[in-house]
Amino acid sequence: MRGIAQGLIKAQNDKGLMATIIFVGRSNVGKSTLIYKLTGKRVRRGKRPGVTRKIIELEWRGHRVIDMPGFGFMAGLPKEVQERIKDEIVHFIEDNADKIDLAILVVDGKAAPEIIERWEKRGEIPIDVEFYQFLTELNIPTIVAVNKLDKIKNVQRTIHFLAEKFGVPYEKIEEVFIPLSAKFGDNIDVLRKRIDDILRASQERRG
Ligand SMILES: Nc1nc2c(ncn2[C@@H]2O[C@H](COP(=O)(O)OP(=O)(O)OP(=O)(O)O)[C@@H](O)[C@H]2O)c(=O)[nH]1
Repeated sequence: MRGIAQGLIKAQNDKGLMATIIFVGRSNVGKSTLIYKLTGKRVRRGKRPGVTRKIIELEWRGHRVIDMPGFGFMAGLPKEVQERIKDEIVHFIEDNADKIDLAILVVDGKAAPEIIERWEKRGEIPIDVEFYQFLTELNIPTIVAVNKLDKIKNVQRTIHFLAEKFGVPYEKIEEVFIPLSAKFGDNIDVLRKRIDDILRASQERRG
């Protein structure tokens, strides 16, 4: 997969595409649904967790959009396969960090706080937290799409909880987190605008 993935990004330059956006997130958080809502293009999606197991890429408004496989628990998948998928994602991002203009980390706003607390109680670093910090350490601009807004009881509290766990300072919360609903379309326009702003800044930096 690593070789194929590198080939994908190399081909970006050959095809004259402007920017690369990656979507990452645990399995079943709604990445594929969000990509569809945003781009109008279908990548595989389904009710069963772990549907997207390989890297899927598409073109959107002259950009390359990459849907990464879901990481974390997937029903029916042995732990070592889950670990391998996670390693592949990490390697892909490390190898291509300088070509990735934007990462959209999708979390399930209803489920994430509970999952994070469970991991912390076990003495482990929650996988979403680990990925957010990994992306920012690589200097990849990252938006956290807090999905399934329709199911979140207290949005403000959820966002502040996530910001604290991810280590995002108070004044940056609005810049980083966007509560939205991929299924019902809420705040997709906000996400689209934020993407435009980040990509514009990134193009200017690259000249
Ligand atoms: N209530 C609600 N459900 C959503 C929302 N977005 C996605 N879903 C549902 O969440 C489930 C998983 O969505 P997918 O788009 O397949 O998730 P994914 O992250 O691509 O999943 P993997 O293929 O496992 O990586 C589906 O049943 C979606 O209909 C949302 O905003 N609200």
